[in-house]
Formats: sequence, structure tokens, C-alpha cells
Amino acid sequence: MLNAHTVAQVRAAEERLAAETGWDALMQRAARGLADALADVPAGATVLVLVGPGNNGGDALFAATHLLARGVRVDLALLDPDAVHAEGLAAAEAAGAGRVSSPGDQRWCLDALFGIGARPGLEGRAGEWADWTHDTDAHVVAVDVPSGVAVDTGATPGRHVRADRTVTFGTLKVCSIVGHAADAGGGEPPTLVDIGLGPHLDAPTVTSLEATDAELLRRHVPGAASHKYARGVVGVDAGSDAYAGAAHLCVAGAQSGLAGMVRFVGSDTLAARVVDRAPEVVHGRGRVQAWVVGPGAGDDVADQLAACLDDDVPLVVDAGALEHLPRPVGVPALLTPHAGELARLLDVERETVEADPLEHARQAAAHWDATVLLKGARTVVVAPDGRAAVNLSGTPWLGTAGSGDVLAGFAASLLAGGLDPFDAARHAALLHGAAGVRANPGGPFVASDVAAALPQTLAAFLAGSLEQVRAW
Ligand SMILES: NC(=O)C1=CN([C@@H]2O[C@H](COP(=O)(O)OP(=O)(O)OC[C@H]3O[C@@H](n4cnc5c(N)ncnc54)[C@H](O)[C@@H]3O)[C@@H](O)[C@H]2O)[C@@H](O)CC1
Repeated sequence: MLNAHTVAQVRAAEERLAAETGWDALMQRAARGLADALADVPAGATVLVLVGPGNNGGDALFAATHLLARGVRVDLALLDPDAVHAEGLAAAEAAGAGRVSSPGDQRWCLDALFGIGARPGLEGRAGEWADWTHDTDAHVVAVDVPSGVAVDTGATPGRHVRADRTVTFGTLKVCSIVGHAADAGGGEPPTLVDIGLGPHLDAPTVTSLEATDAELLRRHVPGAASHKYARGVVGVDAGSDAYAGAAHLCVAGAQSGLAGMVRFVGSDTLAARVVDRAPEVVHGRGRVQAWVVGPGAGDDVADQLAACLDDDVPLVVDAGALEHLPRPVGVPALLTPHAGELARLLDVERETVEADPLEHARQAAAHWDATVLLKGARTVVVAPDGRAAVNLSGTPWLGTAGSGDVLAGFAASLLAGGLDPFDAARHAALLHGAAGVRANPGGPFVASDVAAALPQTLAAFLAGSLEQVRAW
């Protein structure tokens, strides 16, 4: 599990740790860890350090002393020579670092302009140097966070550094894994330097499941005495004359999770087609432990949603059904909009949602008192109690028609199997993304292939042998 904390949480934990160790020790640990994380910089290479006014600059200046000690050359570009970590500068210069007035043709760069003390959006010289990081061929490493991003949301409302990777201290920050800021930091989760913060940290604000996090799901697999009803039944109300395929795909997702049986409700014609392709499916109403409604729905989607809600069991609400949600939903619910759908629900622009996905998912979760899974390159999941997760599995090839129908069905199968909406959502997102990677690593596939890959992906996850979940 990856854990990310807010600035306030990090500051509070640092206070507690520093009361034991003193502040200098923290910076020295950070500096040593940063230098160690730069082990790939060869002796003789020159590292440009962009040095800002705060402790973030101090970290990099002390790290420079370690780099210099192993034969790496260091150029310091001081944002403001009158506002710089004085001891750090003295140490770096005593160890042999030189000063430059601006970035040049160095092949390596450390972005230590601003850390968690940054206001988002850089201006003046900091803005110009940030722009340089977007254009340079140099390998840019962000120190703690890429300078200029919104650390607690992952938004990038102004000019900011673009790094190839990030080395972060103590714990991940929200911007390390959420939103456009995560791309600005290099895309992959940062290298984490342990400075001893762990015991002093509160519960994380955002988490991310990894391939090795199967403990919870293992508690929900069928036991020896289990049978199809004990495993849970999923009701699928999906598809229409216009979107018959959505019924197949949603059913295929629902058949690939924990549930022991799928019921399909829909027109006789559609049901006949579904049962033709998936003979295990039972047509017609009956007891279910979870519903999924909305994928590929037609004009009567409001009535379909109302009928599902009448059953008083957990449900997944997708696509067209989202527009008809009562407030609050009234049963444990998982809403699965993409950014455009959430924008319509919240009456804002799509770009506004994409710029700050976590905040908008939070708003919707509070508004409908439901868990929200906001689909995207980094799918965000927020529960009404405030728990938040981001999904980092998947591949860009998952942007394919019907992929969301499979996800909705699969999530409903996990709901029917006993997971709460938040856990169902984050496991569904992880495994759906991983199934895409498994379906055809590095190449195209269709949504049916994702559904076909899900059972094996789930088995590998449970067995602890799921390796590659991400191919961005
Ligand atoms: N506090 C600690 O215990 C530790 C802190 N560490 C480092 O310290 C960093 C935090 O240091 P600071 O609190 O000094 O914060 P920063 O180093 O992020 O800098 C804050 C300073 O920059 C200015 N500033 C912020 N945003 C600006 C903007 N957009 N344009 C212009 N000026 C801006 C602020 O007014 C303030 O003077 C962490 O990210 C980490 O790198 C590490 O040394 C580990 C220990």
C-alpha cells in the first residue's frame, strides 16, 4: 500500500520527530537519502541544483556535499542569494560547488526550488527556471515534490517544474500520486527516503493499493462450504437496443469477480442475446446482494434505477443512471462517473474536474453520501466518510469502448461478495487496470479482452504472483 499525507500531517509528524532528534538530524537524513537515491549520477557528471529559499533548498545543498565527495560536480543556481539555507550553502561551497546564474547545458538537474512550503504556481525567475525543466534534455529530479504544484490536491494551477522522477522524504505527499502533479513528478510514485517519520504520522489522507495488497480480498474468497448464493448474486440492469454490447460487457465483468451468480434484467430480446453468450446468466428478477445499473442504458433508466433502489441492497450506478440519483442515495452506493459525467453532475466544466479530481470526487461523495470512483488515468476513489484512494494500475490502451461497462460489472461483483463500496471500488480499479496490462502488454485490446483477463488477474492477485499492474 502506498500512503500519502497532507502538508499539515507531515509538518505535525516532523515536529514530533524533531522533538526527539533535533531538526538538523532530519535534514541530514533527507540529504543523505537524496544523495543515495542519485547513485546513478556518474562521477565527473555535472549536476545543476536549482536552490530555493527554504529547507527544500537546504536538503539539496547538503546532498550536494555527498555528491561532490564521490566525484560529481555541482553547479548551484540560487534563486535569491539573499534568501538561501546559509549552512547548506556554506557546506556545499566548502565541498567544491560553484555558482551559476541560470540553467545551462548540464545533463542532470535537482529541483530544490520549493518543497512542501510552496504556494502553487511559480512566477518570475522561478517560473522561467520551471519552464526550462519542461524543455531541457537534462534528467530532472524533483526534491520532495516538483516545485510549484499544489501539494495537497495534486492540481497544477500555474507554472511548475516537470521532473523525470521525484525523491520524497518521510512519506508520499498527495501530489506524489494524484492528478497532473503526479505526472509533473515523473509519473511513477517517488523514491521514498525514510527519515524516521513513520511512527509519528497520522492515518494517510490518500492510499493506493499495490499488487501485493491482497490480504483484504483473501478474506472474501469462497470457503469450502460456500455455494453460489453464499458467494453473492449480482443483478445487472444494463444495455438497451442501442447499446446491446454494454449488457454483454457488464455481465462479463460481473461474472469475473467474487459473486456466484449473475441475474440479468432487461428486455426479453436482450436477455436472450445475453444468455446466448453467457449461459450461466439467469434472466429475471430475484434476490440479489448487489445491483449494477446504467451501462448502455436507454430511455427508461430512471425507472431502472428506482427499481434497483427499491431492493435496498448495495449498488453500482454508472453512465446514464447517474443523472437520476436521489440525494442522498439511501443505500450503500458506488458511483462510477468519468470526468465528463461528474462535471455534468456538479455543473462545472470537464476541465475543472480533470484539474482537481480529488476535490470533485470529494464533493460528489459528500453530496450523494455515496462512494465515488472517478475514472481517469489515475482513477480516484472517495468514500463519504472521507477515505480516499488513487489507482495507479493500468495502461493507456484501457481507453477503449466498453471498458467502463466491464469495470462497473466487476465492481458490483465485489460488492455482492461482501466488500463495502470503497473497498470494492479500489480493488475493482486495481484489478481492472492490471487486467488491461495482462490482456496485451504494450498493445491494443478490446473491453472483452479485459473481462477475459480479469479472472486470471484476480487469481494471480490472491496468489501473490501478480507482478506487472502498470504500463504507462
Ligand atoms: N521540516 C522538516 O523537518 C524537514 C523538511 N525538509 C524539507 O523542507 C521542505 C519544506 O521546507 P520549507 O518549509 O522551508 O518550505 P520550502 O522549502 O518549500 O520553501 C518555503 C519558502 O518559499 C516561499 N514560497 C513558497 N511558495 C512560493 C512561490 N510559489 N513563489 C515564491 N516563493 C514561494 C515561502 O514564502 C517560504 O519562504 C520539505 O519539502 C523538505 O524538502 C527535509 O529537510 C526533511 C525535514
